[in-house]
Amino acid sequence: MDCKVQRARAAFRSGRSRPLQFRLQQLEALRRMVQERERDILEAIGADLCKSEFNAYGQEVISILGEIDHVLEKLPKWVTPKPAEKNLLTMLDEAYIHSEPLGVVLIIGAWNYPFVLTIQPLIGAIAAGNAVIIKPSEVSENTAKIVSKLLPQYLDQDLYVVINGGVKETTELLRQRFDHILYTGNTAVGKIVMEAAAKHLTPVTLELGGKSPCYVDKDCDLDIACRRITWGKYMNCGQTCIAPDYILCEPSLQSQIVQKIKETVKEFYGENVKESPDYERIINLHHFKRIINLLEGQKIAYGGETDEATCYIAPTVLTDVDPEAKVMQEEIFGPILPIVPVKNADEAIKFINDHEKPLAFYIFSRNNKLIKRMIDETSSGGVTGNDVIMHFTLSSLPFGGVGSSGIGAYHGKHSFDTFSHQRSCLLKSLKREGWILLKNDPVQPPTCRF
Ligand SMILES: NC(=O)c1ccc[n+]([C@@H]2O[C@H](COP(=O)([O-])OP(=O)(O)OC[C@H]3O[C@@H](n4cnc5c(N)ncnc54)[C@H](O)[C@@H]3O)[C@@H](O)[C@H]2O)c1
Ligand SMILES: CCCCCCCCCCCCCCCCCC=O
Repeated sequence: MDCKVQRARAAFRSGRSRPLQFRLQQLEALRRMVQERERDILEAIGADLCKSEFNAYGQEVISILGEIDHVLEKLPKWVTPKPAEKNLLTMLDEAYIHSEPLGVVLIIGAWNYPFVLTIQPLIGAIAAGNAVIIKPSEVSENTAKIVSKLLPQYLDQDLYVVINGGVKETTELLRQRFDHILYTGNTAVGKIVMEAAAKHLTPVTLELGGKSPCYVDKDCDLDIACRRITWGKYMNCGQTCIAPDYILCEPSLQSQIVQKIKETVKEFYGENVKESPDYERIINLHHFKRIINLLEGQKIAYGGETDEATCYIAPTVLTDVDPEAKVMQEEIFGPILPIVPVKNADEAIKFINDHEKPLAFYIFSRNNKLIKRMIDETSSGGVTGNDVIMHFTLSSLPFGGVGSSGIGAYHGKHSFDTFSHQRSCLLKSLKREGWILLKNDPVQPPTCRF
């Protein structure tokens, strides 16, 4: 393992990852890999998450292709040094900001979107001119295998290295010195990563999770709200970091929401959800049991069917959920949607602010002023008004958490900035040295230089 990291460092020091042409060529090769080996990639994701090819393409491959195209178009501009404002003392000089690569960066991916969560940060790290060690999640083993098989066939093998393994290997890897670590996964391991990074003063980006609230205002298009919530909550069987974790709404809305979600589930997945090729499964028995446990003592208004043999949990809605219930104490990361009744938007704002800062916040309302007020009076990694998940799809928006939902952000230019050092450069002119000499006394020689 040490020697793989050393090999990447030696390759970085050779300087070949730096020229713009090289970065563009590697990104084009990555795009070719995704296009030429699409079938293998979709098959691996499908095997890990019981996901249809259509869903794997729409949820993982499409955003990677979009991100590569975006970066290929913008990178020449991003790498161009940016002139900086000057003052009286530097009027004749050249001042600019140069984005330079950090060195060898480590990307640790998570299993729930195993392709996008390793390849999207990789795009930014290559764009910024770094060498990269990629550690896919061992939980999604098929995608980990295909990533480690394909990347060396398309990219520079010394600069971009895949290391597979679990806790033991990752712990060992974290003893090495990196110039940046981007980790995606749960908060507890995020702390382990940050502690290991601190030993080398390595900066980190931590893409963590949390309970993302969804406020449904009484003045909203409830049909649209419920369709969009159903899509975002049950996609990937609820195993999405930015899935709406729970709904906050006035008590009277609960039964309508349950009814509309029920109708939408039928429309999306058919009469028998278990038979639908579009409905995924819980990743393993450990998570299956954890999620089932959250149902204990809850009022199941819809769904609730489970099958341990296949890790199936039906799309489920809970009503009149007590904020102190177990299901409200941890990120659900499964297809269970609790509805917590609140009196109004102010109570929803207070509820959100009384809890850890979430990764995402969703507000459904026809009243844009209310949406803006709720944004102003709360904090979260990101927000989508009148939809869910979709802010993730915009390369122009920084994707990341705040507080316990994460540190730093990536996507598009934000990835490039995350993996670059903004170097301040001042090139002094050799002209007019006399201007900067202080003559205090006409008889004495000059004594002071700025
Ligand atoms: N913010 C985001 O972009 C984002 C995206 C996906 C998932 N998540 C969050 O991640 C969580 C789910 O992921 P997970 O944690 O189950 O994924 P996981 O089990 O795949 O773990 C993530 C990575 O951490 C490594 N790891 C695990 N234990 C470790 C240890 N003790 N020391 C060092 N490395 C270790 C794993 O090998 C893996 O590569 C949820 O909370 C979810 O919200 C966040
Ligand atoms: C050919 C089908 C096109 C469909 C396009 C639909 C775009 C929807 C994009 C959904 C993206 C979901 C990715 C979520 C990743 C979240 C990471 C955290 O867990």
